[in-house]
Amino acid sequence: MTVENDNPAIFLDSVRVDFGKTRLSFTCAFQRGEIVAVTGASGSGKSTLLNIVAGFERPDRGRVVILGRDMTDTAPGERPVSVIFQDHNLFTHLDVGTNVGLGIDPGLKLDVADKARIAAALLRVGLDGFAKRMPATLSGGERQRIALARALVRRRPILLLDEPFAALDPALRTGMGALILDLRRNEEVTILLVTHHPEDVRRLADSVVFLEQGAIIVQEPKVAFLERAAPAEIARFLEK
Ligand SMILES: Nc1ncnc2c1ncn2[C@@H]1O[C@H](COP(=O)(O)OP(=O)(O)OP(=O)(O)O)[C@@H](O)[C@H]1O
Repeated sequence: MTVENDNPAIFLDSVRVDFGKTRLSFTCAFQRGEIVAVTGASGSGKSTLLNIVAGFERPDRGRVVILGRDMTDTAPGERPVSVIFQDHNLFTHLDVGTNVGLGIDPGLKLDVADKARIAAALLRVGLDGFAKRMPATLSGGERQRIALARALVRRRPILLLDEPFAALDPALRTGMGALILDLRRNEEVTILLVTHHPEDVRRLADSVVFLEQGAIIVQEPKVAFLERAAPAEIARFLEK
């Protein structure tokens, strides 16, 4: 495969993960600045794909190349990657400002300029004035926006979102989606978004990866994906 020469943001080169009898294999490349919807049935391997990019899961075979560097053996914290999960993104004993500050310095040695960055990130996600609030006092949507604010101050070129909207009502989904589009537009972040919702594909994605039983069965631009009437799994997903 010649994708490495194209200098993609992420290149999974013949990656294999074996969980006992369950085997997952991925070869794919994602271009810089694109939003990729990662979808497929429950158990098809979406979270595992993200975990491989983040470094939480180590492949049994193959290479993980990020921004042109082989990072197969690089620890998660050393990768140019931020991750937002469905939930449990915040430290409950720390206030909102401190949670965001962890994105700048995990040791929390924050100067005046850092505090200004935290305030700017909170403003950007629509939570100006929330710095002293504790996570337990926030709604699910607010917590997800705080997690996004932390990703914003980290300024990593790759953002992985594992069903970040799952707990949100439709209005909040729309709001988070707008923030993500804004992030990609202004900072050219490459975003992998795990979702079960065709609506997220239509509204947010540039391209789509569809997984089945641990393998990528389709990777293509959104426009082509949305026109599909086959295979049946994809037609079902698109509610055709
Ligand atoms: N640590 C693990 N040990 C054993 N099996 C695992 C492990 N992690 C994942 N699996 C298995 O690998 C397969 C893919 O799991 P994964 O969580 O990646 O799927 P998914 O598409 O994200 O599912 P969902 O939509 O339900 O979150 C599943 O069969 C799962 O049971």
